[in-house]
Amino acid sequence: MTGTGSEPSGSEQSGSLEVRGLRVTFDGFTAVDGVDLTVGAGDLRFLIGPNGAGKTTLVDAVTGLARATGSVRFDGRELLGSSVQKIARAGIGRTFQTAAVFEELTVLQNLDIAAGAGRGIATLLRQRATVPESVERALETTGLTAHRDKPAGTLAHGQKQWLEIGMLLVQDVRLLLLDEPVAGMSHDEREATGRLLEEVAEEHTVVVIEHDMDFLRSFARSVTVLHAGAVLSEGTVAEVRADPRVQEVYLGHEAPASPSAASASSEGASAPVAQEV
Ligand SMILES: Nc1ncnc2c1ncn2[C@@H]1O[C@H](COP(=O)(O)OP(=O)(O)OP(=O)(O)O)[C@@H](O)[C@H]1O
Repeated sequence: MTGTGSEPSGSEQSGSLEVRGLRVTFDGFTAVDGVDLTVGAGDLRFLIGPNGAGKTTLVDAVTGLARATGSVRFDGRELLGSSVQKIARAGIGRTFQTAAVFEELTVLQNLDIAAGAGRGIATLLRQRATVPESVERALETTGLTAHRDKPAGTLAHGQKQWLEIGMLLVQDVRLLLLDEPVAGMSHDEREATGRLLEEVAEEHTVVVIEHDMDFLRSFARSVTVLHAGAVLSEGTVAEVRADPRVQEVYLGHEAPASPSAASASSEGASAPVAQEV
């Protein structure tokens, strides 16, 4: 280790994202309007905002799915304009709102395929005598070891999301962008997912698009609020909650500063966020 002394202890952590002046337009409509966003290595950042704020489009632009102008630097390297594949190879992985796993294949095969860049499909599907170390670790981290031989299609909803996260881990991504990972999950699944993300963030940078405010309050290390394609507020959970502009956007009026605790539990995680931040 040749650290400068200002780095976190342990191995050098990479995975920092620096977005500057990012703009995405669709037929004249500006969905992302000059976003600056810095996510430091090892952060567990929540990206929130009302429906249509531009959260998914921002992630689409970072991952090469949406055409954008501005700058997206990952560990100092400019990625804007690169192909989806090149951005993935650079170490940025994402999930979508609906889990994308191979339902007929086992958990192990799904992870093996994700880990197996460069191997042919026939080799991938052949039973292998040994399981790669990265796959073993991903099984353990995601709590899926006991389910490794089950078809992914038979997993519970939460387990499928964890498998998807595992599939990113075995690809050696350093930045995970997760789009509403706890939508539709039970309370226990949300808690387990939060703990999983905390563990993943020990060695990776994690950005979570989320509508579930209980989940955010429990697990966010930092928060960025998007509104109408622009960054409205940023900081710790407490700082963002205390920001009158955030209250205004979420509640439509100046809200009292005191957190008069939410009545509702967070059933219906993807419901519009007309709840206290
Ligand atoms: N392919 C597209 N063509 C045209 N408009 C689009 C396209 N994708 C997104 N938009 C528009 O861009 C705006 C931002 O959408 P986006 O999905 O990024 O918002 P979001 O913050 O992720 O919302 P939600 O929380 O509902 O998922 C919306 O007004 C949406 O209708």
